[in-house]
Amino acid sequence: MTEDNEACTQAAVHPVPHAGPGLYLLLLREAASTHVGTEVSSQELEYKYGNLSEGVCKPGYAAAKMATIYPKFTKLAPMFLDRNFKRLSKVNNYLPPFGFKTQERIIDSILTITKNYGLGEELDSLSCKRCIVVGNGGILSNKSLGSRIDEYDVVVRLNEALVKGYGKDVGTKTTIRITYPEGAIQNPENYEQDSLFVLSAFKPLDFKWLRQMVYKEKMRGTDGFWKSVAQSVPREPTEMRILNPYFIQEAAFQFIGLPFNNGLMGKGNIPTLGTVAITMALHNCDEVAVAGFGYDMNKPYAPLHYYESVKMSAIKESWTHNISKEKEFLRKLVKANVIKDLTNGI
Ligand SMILES: CC(=O)N[C@H]1[C@H]([C@H](O)[C@H](O)CO)O[C@](OP(=O)(O)OC[C@H]2O[C@@H](n3ccc(N)nc3=O)[C@H](O)[C@@H]2O)(C(=O)O)C[C@@H]1O
Ligand SMILES: CC(=O)N[C@@H]1[C@@H](O)[C@H](O[C@@H]2O[C@H](CO)[C@H](O)[C@H](O)[C@H]2O)[C@@H](CO)O[C@H]1O
Repeated sequence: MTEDNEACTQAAVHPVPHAGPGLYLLLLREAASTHVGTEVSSQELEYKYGNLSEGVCKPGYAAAKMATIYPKFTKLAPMFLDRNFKRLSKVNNYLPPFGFKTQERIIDSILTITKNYGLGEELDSLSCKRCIVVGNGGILSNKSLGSRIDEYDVVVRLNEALVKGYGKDVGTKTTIRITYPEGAIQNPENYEQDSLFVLSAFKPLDFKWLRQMVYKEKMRGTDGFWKSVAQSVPREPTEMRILNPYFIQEAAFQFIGLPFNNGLMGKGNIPTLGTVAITMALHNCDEVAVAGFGYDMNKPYAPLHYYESVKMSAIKESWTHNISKEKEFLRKLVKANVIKDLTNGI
């Protein structure tokens, strides 16, 4: 730790006399961001944040908690690729899905036309952001969590999870929808208003597909996809983004501990999209909640998703994910209070 960091931490633990709540919050924020990466005890954090009243957003909380269980965790990692993406050293040398090597030109051409690389002015300037990642699990049904979900500053939704008709249980707000070609909503009428369409790319063809969607070109054939894909996305280019592939890499190798396989996609080394989204949120939000997570193998007949009747047992067919190892990781996050699970399915 540098002297500067130490000074900052000291100030945060023993607030400067006469400092207003604004300054105190600022110091806390500094302490949380500089401290990440060094070991901070959980008790120390409770002490630091304990003074904030219930319901007040705690700056840097999720990242600081994360660093108590993953000491190497550092908050800095942009949510989306921007024009400087080639400088991202952790991903520029890996092929998709763990990086973007070989896809630089196509990404450049996508980013030229999307022209926006953040969440938008209002959200980007918030000093403390609360995010919720809504998983697609059937566990969301009949819990009437919609209004609680809508209270978050950032609501992340995944793949083809419908909002229309399910507002009471899942909310009506969508800030970003993260997906890939095979997972994307196919019926243009099912897209909600005002959300950012975010590609999480798993293979080179996914970038090619996004370029066609962004440039509003007709798709030619569906060869190379593992299921049919959306032919168009009813979003302006300025509402489209590319998720930083670092979150797939970090979730797989640092957090869940999936096989490295020379850095290539292989059997059981891909995190589910929900876990990728949680990883993104830990880097970009101050507080992180989740809902709709949980694969319960003891209930093979329970609904897998809240919006359709596929059964839980269907997940057994997945050869890409390691559901039990991933569950261990998510449980660790809940237990250490890094994330709050509104549906208690993890
Ligand atoms: C057959 C198949 O490949 N199914 C996968 C489907 C499928 O591609 C899409 O539904 C689109 O058709 O997508 C996945 O995910 P899916 O779209 O089902 O759900 C999004 C994320 O929510 C979490 N989830 C979901 C259901 C459940 N009972 N418990 C949960 O915790 C997971 O974190 C999940 O990632 C995916 O992309 O990860 C995971 C699934 O493995
Ligand atoms: C190389 C290739 O396309 N592999 C396909 C996998 O991506 C795909 O897994 C699916 O891959 C998706 C990304 O494209 C998500 O991670 C999803 O959760 C996962 O189930 C499976 C589905 O059964 O089919 C293979 O042929």
